Amino acid sequence: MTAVPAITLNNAVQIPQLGFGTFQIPPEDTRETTLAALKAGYRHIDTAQMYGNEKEVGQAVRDSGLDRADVFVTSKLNNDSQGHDNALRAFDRSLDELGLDHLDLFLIHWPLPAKGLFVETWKALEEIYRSGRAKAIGVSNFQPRHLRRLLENSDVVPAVNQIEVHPYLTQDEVRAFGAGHEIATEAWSPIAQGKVLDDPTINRIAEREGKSPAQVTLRWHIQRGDIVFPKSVTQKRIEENFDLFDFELSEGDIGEISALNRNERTGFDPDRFNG
Ligand SMILES: NC(=O)C1=CN([C@@H]2O[C@H](COP(=O)(O)OP(=O)(O)OC[C@H]3O[C@@H](n4cnc5c(N)ncnc54)[C@H](OP(=O)(O)O)[C@@H]3O)[C@@H](O)[C@H]2O)C=CC1
Ligand SMILES: O=C1CO[C@H](CO)[C@@H](O)[C@@H]1O
Repeated sequence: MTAVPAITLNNAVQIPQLGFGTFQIPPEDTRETTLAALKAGYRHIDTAQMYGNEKEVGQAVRDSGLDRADVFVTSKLNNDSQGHDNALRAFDRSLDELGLDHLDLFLIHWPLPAKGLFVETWKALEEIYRSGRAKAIGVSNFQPRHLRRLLENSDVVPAVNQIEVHPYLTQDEVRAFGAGHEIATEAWSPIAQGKVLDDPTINRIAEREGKSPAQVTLRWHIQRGDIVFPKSVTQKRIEENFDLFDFELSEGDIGEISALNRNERTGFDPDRFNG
């Protein structure tokens, strides 16, 4: 089995560049599906309080027989739990649900700019980080203006910013801001929930490489240096999405796929979404 490259975060914690996403996996299927991913070789699982499946993700990690230190687990603070004290309580609930004594990464899920609570919420995440119960902390769906405000008012620089990125939304500005501040970019909905898989350019490259459109798209993310965690409940796709390390795209391919950008979101606009 090919080793997945690791990215070193700004606090020296290592994160596998390829993980497994769990949004929309119903709780009753989550243990089995997450175990299938771990069996296929994934060692990084992305969940959230919002997904309602932390309990089953934790069960899978504990039932996998793997050392806890060998599996990277991320969760995210729910939008209704921003604010210092609420965030501390919600983090404790996550650990209880997961049945784990620490998280590898804990994120503020959305900035919710109109609520004006993300700086205060971040202070709680800093306390959690200092206690060692989250090995790294970060944010999700933050725009540069939100990151600037956070950086000006806090001590710990977020380790990651998890944002929507795929060939139809290449996010050049947010990724460049992250790169300039040692904030790693995590790309959510990396295949745009399937919407990029019929793209003629991606299909042409896939045919030439003898790979699937999903594999070419995920490889594009990997070569751009982002962290990805495709979701699938389908055994064949779980394996396919992990099989990215026996081919390489040329600079020309990367440029052609990046040029497909049309600033098209599948999810909410972080400036307008307020929970
Ligand atoms: N921070 C945030 O705000 C957000 C974070 N996320 C995170 O990112 C993860 C990934 O994003 P997600 O929105 O799930 O979307 P993805 O881009 O990973 O796409 C998932 C969809 O694509 C299908 N699919 C997966 N692999 C293949 C394949 N090889 N060929 C064809 N179809 C495929 C899946 O179908 P099937 O399952 O039926 O096989 C599913 O319908 C989430 O699970 C979550 O962990 C997602 C959204 C927002
Ligand atoms: O993680 C997530 C999954 O998708 C939801 C609906 O689009 C998002 O709000 C959320 O950020």
